Amino acid sequence: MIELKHISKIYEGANRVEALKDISLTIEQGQIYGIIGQSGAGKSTLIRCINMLEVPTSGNVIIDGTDLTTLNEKQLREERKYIGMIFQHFNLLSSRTVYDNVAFPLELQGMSKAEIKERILPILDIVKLSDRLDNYPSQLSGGQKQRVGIARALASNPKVLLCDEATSALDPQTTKSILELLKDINQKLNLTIVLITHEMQVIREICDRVAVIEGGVILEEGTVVDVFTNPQEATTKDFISAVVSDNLPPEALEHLELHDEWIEGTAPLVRLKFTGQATDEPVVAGLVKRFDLDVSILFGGVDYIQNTSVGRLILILNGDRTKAQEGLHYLNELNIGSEVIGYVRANH
Ligand SMILES: Nc1ncnc2c1ncn2[C@@H]1O[C@H](COP(=O)(O)OP(=O)(O)OP(=O)(O)O)[C@@H](O)[C@H]1O
Repeated sequence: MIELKHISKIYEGANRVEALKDISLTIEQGQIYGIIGQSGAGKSTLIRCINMLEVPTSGNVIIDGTDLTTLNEKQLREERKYIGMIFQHFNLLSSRTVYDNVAFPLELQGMSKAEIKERILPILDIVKLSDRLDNYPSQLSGGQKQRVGIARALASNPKVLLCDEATSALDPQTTKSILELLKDINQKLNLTIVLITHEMQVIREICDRVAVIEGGVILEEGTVVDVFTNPQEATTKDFISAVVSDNLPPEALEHLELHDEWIEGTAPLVRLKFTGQATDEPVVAGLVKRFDLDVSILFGGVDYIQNTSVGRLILILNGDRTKAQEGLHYLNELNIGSEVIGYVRANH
C-alpha cells in the first residue's frame, strides 16, 4: 500500500541537516503502522514525506502503485485527497463550526452543499460529534477537537490516514479513547493508518507493526509483539522499559548483592520472558519438582500486547549447584527467553 524506497531528506541552509538517511519501509493495506523516536529523530519529516508535504531529496514514495515523486502539482493535489492527516494541535479553523471545519476540504474540492451533507453526517456520527455540529472549536475539549480533526481527515474518503503525534497533547484517558476510535475506523473502513509518536504506550495500544527511528535511520522494524518481546537495540529497550517493566529496581539489586561470577554461596538470578502459549508452561513447578530447587519469585507480570500474552518473571534458583545448572539447561530448552542476570546470595 505504502512503499518508501531509499528516502533521504537533507535540509540545506546555514546548518545543513541530514534528517532522513536512505529509509525504506513497506506498509500493507489495513495496517496500523507506528513510527517511534525521540525528539529530532526524523519522525515528522518521514511522515510528511508520505504525503509529500516534505519533498524527499532522493528516493520514491509509492502509494497504491502511484509514485508521488513523479507527479506534477495538479496530479499531486489529486492524489493527496486520498491521504488524510491529523495533527498534535488539531489545526482547526477557529471561526468555523464543527460541521463547517469538516466540510471545508470538500468545499475546496467544489462539492455541492447537499453532497457534503450526505458525506459528512455519517462521519460525524462515527466520531460521536453529531450533537456538537454547531459548536466552535473553543467550546470543545481536546479530545473532541481531535475527533473533529479525524472527521475532517475522513471527509475525503482517504485510503491512508497519517497521524502526527495525534495524542501527544491529550491526557491519558482521552488518549485511550482517541486510540480506540482510530482502531475502530481502521477496522470499519479498512483504512491504512501511519502514526508517529514518542510514546511506546501508543504503539502498544493499537499498532500492528513498529519502526524505531533515530538520527534519520530505522534502527529496527517488526511486529509489535516481536519488537516488544525481543528488542535488539538499546533505544528500543529504553522505550519499552517505559511501559513494560522487567527489571528489578536498582535498590533491590543492591540489596541482593549481585555478582557477575557464580561464587560459593550464591545462586543464579534469572529473567524469564514468555509469549503466547508458552505462558501456560508450568515452568516454576518444573524447576521445583524436577530439580528440587527452592525457587524465589522476585518479580512477575503478564501483559497483553495485540491479544498475545507476554509474561515476565525474575527468579532465584536456590539449591544444589549441579541441580541449578540442570535447571538453567531446562529453561534454555523451553520455548521461552531465559537470561541469567547474575548471581545473588542464596536463600532469599
Ligand atoms: N524545515 C527544517 N529546516 C531545517 N531543519 C529541519 C527542518 N525540519 C526539521 N529539521 C531538522 O531535521 C531533524 C529531524 O526533525 P524532525 O522534526 O523530523 O524530528 P522529529 O523526530 O519529528 O522530532 P520532534 O518530535 O521534536 O518533532 C532535526 O534535526 C530538525 O532540527
